Amino acid sequence: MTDSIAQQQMLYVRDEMSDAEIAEQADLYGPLTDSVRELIELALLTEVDGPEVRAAQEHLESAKQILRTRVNPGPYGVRWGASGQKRAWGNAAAGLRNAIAPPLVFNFDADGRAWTDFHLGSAYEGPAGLTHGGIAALVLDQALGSAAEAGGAPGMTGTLNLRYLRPTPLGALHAEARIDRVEGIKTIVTGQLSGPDGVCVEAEGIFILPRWARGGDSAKVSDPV
Ligand SMILES: CCCCCCCCCC(=O)SCCNC(=O)CCNC(=O)[C@H](O)C(C)(C)COP(=O)(O)OP(=O)(O)OC[C@H]1O[C@@H](n2cnc3c(N)ncnc32)[C@H](O)[C@@H]1OP(=O)(O)O
Repeated sequence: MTDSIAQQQMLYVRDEMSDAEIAEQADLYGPLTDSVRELIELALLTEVDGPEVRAAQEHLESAKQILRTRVNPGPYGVRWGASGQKRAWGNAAAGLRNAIAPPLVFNFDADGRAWTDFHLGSAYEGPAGLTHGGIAALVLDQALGSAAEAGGAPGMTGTLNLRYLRPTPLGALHAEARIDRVEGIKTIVTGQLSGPDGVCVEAEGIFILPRWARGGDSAKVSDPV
């Protein structure tokens, strides 16, 4: 095993937190993430004058000072509590503690389907007034990967094909994905991202259980993502 894979595997941690403790943490940090996400949008769109901007920035400096008094060196990794509840809270597409992530909350079923209804604000703009194509790809990668995981056939994205059918607006959107078939360690998943006028982006992905997660290796983990 290479050093980088070993280091990566150390970020899969079972920390024995109870479901109640996890809920408490979600209640504490979730609103912080939401505030920071809202702050990103306000920093982008505010039109207040210089003194107000500078005053707001001073407040932010104070907030940062408080938060930095105790900091995990990062990255966050993937953690499981005592009951097996998973927290991929650093995930850039859907992490509860990651304000860069669009506000995605997924629903799943055990047949390998995942879906989410969400709202994208101005911070996710690409072409004027429209969702950035890379953000559409991010959302679909996560939706397809989540479907593979929900169906019990998780993997890392090996291939992701996207077809941009029409511009994706900002605002209310829907993403969904389902397992098409499982071929050994490969899970083929399809999905789509839709706006009010219909499907904007279609996706097909191949999710692969990587070599390090499938061997007889003692460091084997059941879920690589
Ligand atoms: C709540 C959380 C839910 C989770 C959502 C997660 C969504 C987000 C997912 C990600 O962002 S993952 C990060 C992006 N992906 C990567 O960084 C993957 C980088 N690539 C790798 O790690 C490896 O190349 C990979 C795991 C994809 C494959 O390596 P392996 O060493 O396991 O593959 P191997 O060479 O043993 O080949 C196994 C099979 O896969 C096939 N294969 C390998 N690479 C492939 C590829 N890239 N695309 C399609 N098929 C591929 C290969 O042909 C072969 O097919 P056959 O068994 O039929 O012969």
